[in-house]
Amino acid sequence: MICYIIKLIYGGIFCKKGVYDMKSLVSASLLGCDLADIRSEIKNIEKAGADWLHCDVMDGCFVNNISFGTPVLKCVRKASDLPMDTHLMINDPIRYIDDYAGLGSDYITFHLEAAPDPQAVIDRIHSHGKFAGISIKPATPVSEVEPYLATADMVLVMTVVPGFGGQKFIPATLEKISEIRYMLDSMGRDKVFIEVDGGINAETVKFCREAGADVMVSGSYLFGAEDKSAAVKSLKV
Ligand SMILES: O=C(CO)[C@@H](O)[C@H](O)COP(=O)(O)O
Repeated sequence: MICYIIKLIYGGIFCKKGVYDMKSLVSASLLGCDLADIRSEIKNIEKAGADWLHCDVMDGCFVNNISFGTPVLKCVRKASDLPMDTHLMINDPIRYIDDYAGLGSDYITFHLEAAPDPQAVIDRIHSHGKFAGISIKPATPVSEVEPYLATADMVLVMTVVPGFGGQKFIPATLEKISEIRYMLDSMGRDKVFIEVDGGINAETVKFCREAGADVMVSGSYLFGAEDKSAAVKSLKV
């Protein structure tokens, strides 16, 4: 808890305080990299200017895919000092919060649809001094996330159906971003991040930014780019 309060006070890259007027942050999704060469992929994307490392944990139940879990994230933590943005696509996420906090995640995001008691998950993340993100799938109404906007540090709006990289951006999700930004502003919670994830590239990023998003997750676009610095720059709109 003390660590959490210190981060809130001092802000910096972890917290929106002081960076509200900055360009959007880029969180590089490691699902899109060559996992057999993850250390050099991380170094390259770090050098290219990515702000965070986005780590997609999938359990094969909440989503139809299995990606990686704690052993891989421990190695990621050792390979980089960038903030670790852990995205849990798993059922009943509270079971694993201690593990993902313990290995050094900075943000831990879970799915509203997967958590029987979302507030308990947020509280558990905060008890470790970590930032709590709550995510919704494209089909989930914004009204369902509203009760948690008072305590979450980030809202992740999925712009594709979660489970796989390389999908096409769903334009209907833009309205959700605007609605959430409006709700947060009305509550005076303008320092809460809105993150978007899925099909983010140099084109779709502009729409997301206009709608009010400030953290852009990108996998296939970033890791597939010849010039990674230019690709990162194109997302910092
Ligand atoms: O969470 C997910 C997919 O469920 C993402 O983080 C993807 O990894 C994004 O990949 P691209 O759409 O950018 O290729």
